[in-house]
Amino acid sequence: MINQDKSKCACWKLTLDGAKTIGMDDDAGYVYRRLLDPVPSGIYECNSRCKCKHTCLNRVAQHPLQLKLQVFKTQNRGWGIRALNDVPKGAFLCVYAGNLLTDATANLDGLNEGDEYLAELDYIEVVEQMKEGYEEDVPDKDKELDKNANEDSEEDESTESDSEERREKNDEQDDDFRPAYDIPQPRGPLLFNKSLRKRDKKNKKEKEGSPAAEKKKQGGDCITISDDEEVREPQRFAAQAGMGGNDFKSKHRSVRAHFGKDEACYIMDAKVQGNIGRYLNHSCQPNVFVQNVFVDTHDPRFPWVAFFALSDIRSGTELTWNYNYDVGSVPGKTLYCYCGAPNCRGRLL
Ligand SMILES: C[S@@+](CC[C@H](N)C(=O)[O-])C[C@H]1O[C@@H](n2cnc3c(N)ncnc32)[C@H](O)[C@@H]1O
Repeated sequence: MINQDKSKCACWKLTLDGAKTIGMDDDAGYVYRRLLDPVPSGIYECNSRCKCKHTCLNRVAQHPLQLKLQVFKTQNRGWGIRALNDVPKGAFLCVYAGNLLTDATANLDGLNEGDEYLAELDYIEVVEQMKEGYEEDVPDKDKELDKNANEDSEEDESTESDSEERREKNDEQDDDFRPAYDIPQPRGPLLFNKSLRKRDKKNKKEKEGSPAAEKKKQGGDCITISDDEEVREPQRFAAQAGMGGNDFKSKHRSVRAHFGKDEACYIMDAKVQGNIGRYLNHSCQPNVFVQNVFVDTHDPRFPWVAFFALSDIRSGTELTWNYNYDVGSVPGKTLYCYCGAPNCRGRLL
């Protein structure tokens, strides 16, 4: 019999501990290789450094394609993917593979080569937003208790936090828009902001003259298009739970800052090199969700982007996920949605 005592596996424990920090139940994660609900804090799989065998139940997204999927030509959305067998809810479908780009390269490549296949690895921002939102749900009374309990230790750390604050102020802020996609909320008391913020002109005007804006004008990270002098961002979908990707700014110092002052999200680009995952189309009523999975590294900047069935899917049905782009967010770009769902928003962008 296969042992599924999750508490005895260090990797599995990472998944459970992470899920706990965002208020999820302790049954989060794989159940006999199926993922019934997304785990925004990430899934940590066993890997070659573990003592377990390749048959371990905590190895799912690292295995090659198990289901029969077919790439087919849709009527009006280019190529798409459909399942050739019935797919049970929670089944692993495939990962999203491509070339790993830095934010700056992705912006340039997106504008020059097309931006339909960019997936943002914004795991850090998503988790930080969830944690911040989660703590905001705590009643003031509880916060007061926490504050009192922490006062002593805070005194000791005051010098450290002062200098962190200074570092934070010095850190150049990247407020670029990042579309994301929507996934169902996990169970538990998680309330996080799922709406996406638009890139509004007012906001941008205020930032004019900032070091970041100057750098962009000089051809640093982005290209300015001539018609409206807007910095045009390529469209891209974020690789984590839908809440506007790294548009989010934490009140606290981000973990990303530990990796360097200018460190921004890495982007997976499947335009030139990729796998079947690149053909998954958008639907306003999707049957697939995305999950960040850590396989070969626990570095939070480099999760694998994996797709799982959101519901039982009949053989022959197209597999789709919700890109959840923010309509109107990319100046000068309109993309109509042809998903055909009863609740279709009509536009992707
Ligand atoms: C990641 S690609 C998906 C695969 C693409 N259909 C192909 O042929 O390569 C994303 C692009 O597919 C098209 N697309 C996906 N879902 C769509 C939808 N619901 N309505 C219209 N176009 C869609 C859009 O052109 C979008 O930029």
